[in-house]
Formats: sequence, C-alpha cells, structure tokens
Amino acid sequence: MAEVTTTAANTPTAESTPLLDATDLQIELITAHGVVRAVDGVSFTVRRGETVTLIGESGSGKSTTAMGVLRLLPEGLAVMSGSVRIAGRDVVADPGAARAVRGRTVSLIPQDPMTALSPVHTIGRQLGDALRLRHPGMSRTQARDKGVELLAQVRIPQPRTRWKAYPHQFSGGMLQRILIATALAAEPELLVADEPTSALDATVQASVLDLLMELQERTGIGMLMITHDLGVARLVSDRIHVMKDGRFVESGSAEDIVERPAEPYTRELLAAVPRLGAWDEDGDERTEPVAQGAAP
Ligand SMILES: Nc1ncnc2c1ncn2[C@@H]1O[C@H](COP(=O)(O)OP(=O)(O)OP(=O)(O)O)[C@@H](O)[C@H]1O
Repeated sequence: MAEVTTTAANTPTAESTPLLDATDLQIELITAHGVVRAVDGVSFTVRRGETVTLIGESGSGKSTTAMGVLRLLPEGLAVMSGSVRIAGRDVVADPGAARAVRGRTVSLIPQDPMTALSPVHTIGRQLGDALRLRHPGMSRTQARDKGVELLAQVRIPQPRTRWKAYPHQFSGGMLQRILIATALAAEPELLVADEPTSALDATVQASVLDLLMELQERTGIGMLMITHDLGVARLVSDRIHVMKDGRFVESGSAEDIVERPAEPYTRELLAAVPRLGAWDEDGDERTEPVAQGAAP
C-alpha cells in the first residue's frame, strides 16, 4: 500500500524478512467445556508497508490468532504450536522474544477504546507512561512535548490543553485515536489492530481507518488487521485471509476476494456488507451509494 523508503537500517536482507511470519500456527484453548482448537494451522506474512487482514464471523478464531501472535493469551490456558516470527524472532518457541518485541517492534490497537484506557488517569499520564517505557531516559517534560505531538498527529484538537483531560471527557472516536497515538508511542514496525473501529459509528469509523492508512503511508508500518466487516477489509487491505473454524478458507488480494470470491462463505460475508461501491484503481469509495435492489 505505502511506498517503502529504504533507509540505512533497512538493508536488502532486513527488507526481505517479513515483519511477521506465521507458519502452521495452531492454538488450543483450555476451557471449562474442554479443549477448543481455536486456530487450526494458519500461515501468513506481513511485510513493511502492508496491511494484511483476517476476516471472519464471530468465533472463527481471528482474535485468538491476533492475541496468540502477541502472546497475550493466558499462559497455561492456551497451547500454541507452529511458528510466529516477529522481525525474525520466534515468539512461539521463545516467550521471552515476545516480551522483547511487544511494545517495541509490535503494538496492539485494542477493540474497545472505552475500556482500554484507565478511567482514573489523565490521557497525558497514560500516553506519557507509554513514551517513557519506550525511552527510559525521557523526562516528564520531554514525554509531554512528544505526546502532544503524537496527539496532534492523530488529529486531537487542542492537544496541549487536552493532555490533562480524562478518558470520559473524549468521544469514542477520539479515544480510539488516542489509543492509536499510544500504540505509536512505542515506534513499532508492526501494528496489530483487533477490530479497531467496530465500537464506533460509521462516519467515525471511516475517519479512524483513514488516519491509520495515512500513518501507514507516512511511516511504512506493517499492519495486521482483524475485522468481521468486508467493507473495512476491502478499504484498508493489501491481502485478505478469510477465516472460518480456525482455518483460512480463502486468501488473496483485497480486490480478488471482494470482486471474485471463490468460496460461498466469503460470498455470505460480502452479502452482509450493506453497500459496497464499485472497485476503482485507487481503492477510493465511490461517492454515490449503491441502493440495494434499486432499479438501474
Ligand atoms: N475465553 C474463551 N473461553 C472459551 N472459548 C473461547 C474463549 N475465547 C475464544 N474461545 C473460542 O475460540 C474460538 C475462536 O474465538 P475467537 O474469539 O478467536 O473468534 P473471533 O473470530 O475473534 O470472534 P469475535 O469476533 O467474536 O471475537 C471460538 O470457538 C470461541 O468460542
């Protein structure tokens, strides 16, 4: 999607190593009702500047995959096999590698902005803490200046004044943008976004997705997107993996999956999207909505 700028750090070798490389990932969850194989042998990669989306209905295993990749599933209740290399380090074989890459190479944008931030601390305190975690030598003043800059980047109006505000003083869309700023505080190479807009209404959803794409274009960050909404997937993705019962039933470019779905399950997901404009080369939405069932 975005142009990849080659820097000294991005040697050809580093460039060709995927940021995320999952091979035959299996995850079993130990539940009160027995063992559930939530993820059943999936393989996928995410490279710099790419957005790769896992799409599927509720219970298909998308979130378990995302949380597994980050090793955020409860130890002892989730058994993982296969491999997941993040920037070359296998987090399945080595949980220590997961701790090393989380909040550095890879950051999570969680699903529900209303519950992801602590209600008793100011936005500034929480964003400042995230920055100082990444840069231990940073003073509070430096963290505030950098944090205000990040809030401006995610289009929070009057960021310097809002620094001292509490989460309840923001709308859902603004909170999600603050969470994006918090994820960016770690200067990650890869973002995992778990249904980042599902708690937001349609117009706010569009503006948050737009912001993510703009950030990606500017920074070349890779993104693993989780969604149940093919409209969202089509807008942001380079590649889409359609997930059902823990497996990928269909994988391809966003255009192929949306325009030429091979599987009945994908066609069902498509049918659940109320309106999709015609595909055009720039991936722009067409401005005139398509009325379902309307006469030509
Ligand atoms: N805490 C849990 N206890 C029991 N079963 C679980 C738990 N979490 C997930 N599962 C099961 O694992 C499978 C995959 O669930 P998962 O949440 O990953 O799917 P999903 O596609 O992300 O759905 P959603 O969009 O609803 O989060 C499902 O069969 C689900 O019932």
